[in-house]
Amino acid sequence: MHISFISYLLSTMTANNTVKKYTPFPALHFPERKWPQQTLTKPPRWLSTDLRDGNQALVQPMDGDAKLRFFQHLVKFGYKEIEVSYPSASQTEFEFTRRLITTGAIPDDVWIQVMAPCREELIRTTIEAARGAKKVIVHIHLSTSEVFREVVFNMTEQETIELAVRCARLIRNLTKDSADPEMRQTEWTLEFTPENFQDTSLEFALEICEAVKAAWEPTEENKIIFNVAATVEVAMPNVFADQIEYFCTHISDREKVSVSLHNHNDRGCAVAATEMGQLAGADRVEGCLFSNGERTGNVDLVTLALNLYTQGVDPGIDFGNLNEVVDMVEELTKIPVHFRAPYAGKYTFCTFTGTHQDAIRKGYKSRARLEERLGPSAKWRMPYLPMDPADLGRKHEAIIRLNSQSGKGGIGWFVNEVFEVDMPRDLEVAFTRVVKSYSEEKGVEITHDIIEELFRSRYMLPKPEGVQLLSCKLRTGKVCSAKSNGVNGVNGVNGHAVSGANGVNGHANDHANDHANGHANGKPKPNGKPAIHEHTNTVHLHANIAIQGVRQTISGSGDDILTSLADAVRGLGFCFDVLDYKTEWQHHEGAGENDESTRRSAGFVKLVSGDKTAWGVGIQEDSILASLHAILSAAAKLE
Ligand SMILES: CC(=O)SCCNC(=O)CCNC(=O)[C@H](O)C(C)(C)COP(=O)(O)OP(=O)(O)OC[C@H]1O[C@@H](n2cnc3c(N)ncnc32)[C@H](O)[C@@H]1OP(=O)(O)O
Ligand SMILES: CC(C)C(=O)C(=O)O
Ligand SMILES: [Mg+2]
Repeated sequence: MHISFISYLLSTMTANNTVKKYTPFPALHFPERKWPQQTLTKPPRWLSTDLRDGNQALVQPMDGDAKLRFFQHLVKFGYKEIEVSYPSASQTEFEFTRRLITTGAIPDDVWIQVMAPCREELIRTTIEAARGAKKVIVHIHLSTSEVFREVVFNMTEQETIELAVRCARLIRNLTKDSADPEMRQTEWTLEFTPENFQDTSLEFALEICEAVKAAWEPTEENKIIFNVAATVEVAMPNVFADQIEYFCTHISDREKVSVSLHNHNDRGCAVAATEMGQLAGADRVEGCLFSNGERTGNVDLVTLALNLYTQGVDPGIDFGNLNEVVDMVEELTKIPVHFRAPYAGKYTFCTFTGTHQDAIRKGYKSRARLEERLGPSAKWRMPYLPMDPADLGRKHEAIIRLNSQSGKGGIGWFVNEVFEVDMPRDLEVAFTRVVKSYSEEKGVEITHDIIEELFRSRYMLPKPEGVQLLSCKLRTGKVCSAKSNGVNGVNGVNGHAVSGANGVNGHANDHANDHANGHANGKPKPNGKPAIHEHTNTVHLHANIAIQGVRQTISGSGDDILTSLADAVRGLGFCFDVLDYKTEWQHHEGAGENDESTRRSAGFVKLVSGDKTAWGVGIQEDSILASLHAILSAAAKLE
C-alpha cells in the first residue's frame, strides 16, 4: 500500500515535469482583427503540392510515369497551379519537369511551380529544369523562425534577409531579366516561403518579405507570392488567423502580393486554420489531396474544396467522381485514405446506427417529395448527411449498413432495397426483432443476402411458384341499402369480372386499382376486424387455384377483396382472422407508368388464431395472387 502510493506520487511528478518542457504559444494582442466577422464567399487560388510536398514524404517517391498520371488528374480536376517538382533533388525530379515541358503536357492556362532552397547552384538547376515552359512559379524557401536560424543555419536575422534577397536577385537575373530570349518568353512569378512563418516574429517575417519584394519588383498583374507557412503547426487556428490578418494588413503594396497559406496538420487543425486564414485575408492555398505530406500531412485540398461546396460556393475543382480520386491517390502514393476521411472515406456516408438510419430514411422520403415539387436543385436538408453523396458520384454506395446497433428504419431500408417494398410498420417492428437477435447471436454484419434469407423464411412461401391462381371471379353485392352509390347487384368490381388463367394477369390492374386504392393499409378495428367502408358492399370471390399442381376451387365473401380471399382460404381447412393487411404496387425504376410488364404487387397480411399471430408476405405480378401467397404463408405459420 505504502509502496504503491510512493510510486503513484513519483509517476505524477514525472508527468508534471515532462509537460513543463513545453511553452504555450502566445496569443497575439490584435484587437483590430476583423476576420471573425468575415465569411468565405469565393474559392482561393489553389495550388496542389502533391507532386512536391506530398511526394517528398512518401516511402518511395513517385517515378516519372506516376507523377505524370497524377499531374494529368490534377489538371482534369481543375487545378491551375501545380507544384511539379524539386528539380535539384534528383535526376527523376529534373527529368520529369523536362518531360512535362517538352511533351506539351502542360495546358496553356496551367502554371507549374518548381522549388529550391536558397542555394545558388540549386536555384540554377531549378530554373534550367523549367526552361521553355509557358508559366512558371519559381519557389524558394528559407526558414525564418528563431529556432531554425539558431539551430539549423546559425544565421542572424540580417544574414537571413541578405541570403533571401541575393536569391531573389539571382532568380530575377536568370528569368525575367535574363539575356537569354528563350527565358524571357516564359511568364515567371516568384514565390518566397518564410518557412515556419507561424513560429517567426511577425515583424521579422514582414521585414524579410518586404526586402524580397523590393528585390523582385512584382506588378499588380504578376504578383509576388508570399507563402506564409505553418510548416509545423504550433498554435491554434484563431492565433494563426490573427497572424495572417496582421501580415495582410501590414505588408506594403498589398495589390502586388498574393498571400498564400501552406498549413501542416501537426495539431490536427490544418483545415480550420486554412479556412480562418482565408477569412483573415489570404488569397491562395497550398495543400495535397487527402492530406498527404510531411508528418501529419499538408492541409487536405479535398476537404477544403468540399467544405466550400457545401456552403454553396463553387470551389472550381471537380470532385464529381470522388472514388476515382481516392483510387488514383491510393494507387500512386500507396497510402490508404482513411475510412472516416471527410467526404471520401468509405464510411463517411454510411451509418450502422438505428436512430441515424431512421432519420436518414425519413429524410430520403421527404427529399423525394421535395424534388417532385422543386426539382433536383431543391435545398439539401437531410438528417446526418451534410451533403448529397450523389454529388460526389457516390449515389449507389451503401448509406445504411446493418448490425446489432440498427433499428427498424435501417432494416426497412434494406428490405426495400432487396424486395422494393415498404413493410407495414407493425411488420417492420416484428422483423427488426428477428434481424437483431440474428445479428447478436451470430455477431456479424447483416448483408442484403441475409435480409433476403431471413425475410423469405419468416414471411413468404418456401416455393412460391407452387401456388398458382388459375382463374378468379369477383362480384360485389350491396348489403346496406343506406349510402348506396348507385351500384346495384353484381358489378364485378368496377365491372371487371375476371376468369381464365390468362385473365388473372391480363386484368391485374383492375383488381389492383380497387384492391390497392380502396383497401391499402386496411387497419383493424379495435375488435381485430378490418374497418368496413361506409357504403358497404360484400365482395364474393370464386377462384380456381393450384397448390403443388393440385387444383382446388375456393370461394368466400368479405368486406373487400382481401377478406373475401381470406374467407376462401379458410375453406381449405385453416382457421384464422385477419388482423391487419396492406397491399402496394411497385413500379420498377426507369419503367414507364403504363408498362405492365414491370409492375408487381406486394401483399402483407397479419393473421391471428387463438393467441398466435403471424405475418405473411406475397410479391407477385398479380395483386390477388400476391395476397393469396401472403395469406397461405401466414396461415401455415399458425398451424
Ligand atoms: C519544409 C519543406 O518541406 S522544405 C522542402 C525541402 N525539400 C527537400 O529537402 C527535398 C529535396 N532535398 C534534397 O534533395 C536535398 O536535401 C538537397 C538537394 C536540397 C540538398 O542536399 P545536400 O546538399 O546533401 O544537403 P542536405 O540535404 O543535408 O541539406 C542540408 C543543408 O541545406 C541547408 N539548407 C536547408 N534548408 C535550406 C534553405 N531553405 N536554404 C538554404 N539552405 C538550406 C542546411 O543548412 C544544410 O546546410 P549545411 O550542410 O551547410 O549545414
Ligand atoms: C512551403 C515549403 C517550404 C513547405 O513545405 C513548408 O513550409 O511546409
Ligand atoms: Mg510543407
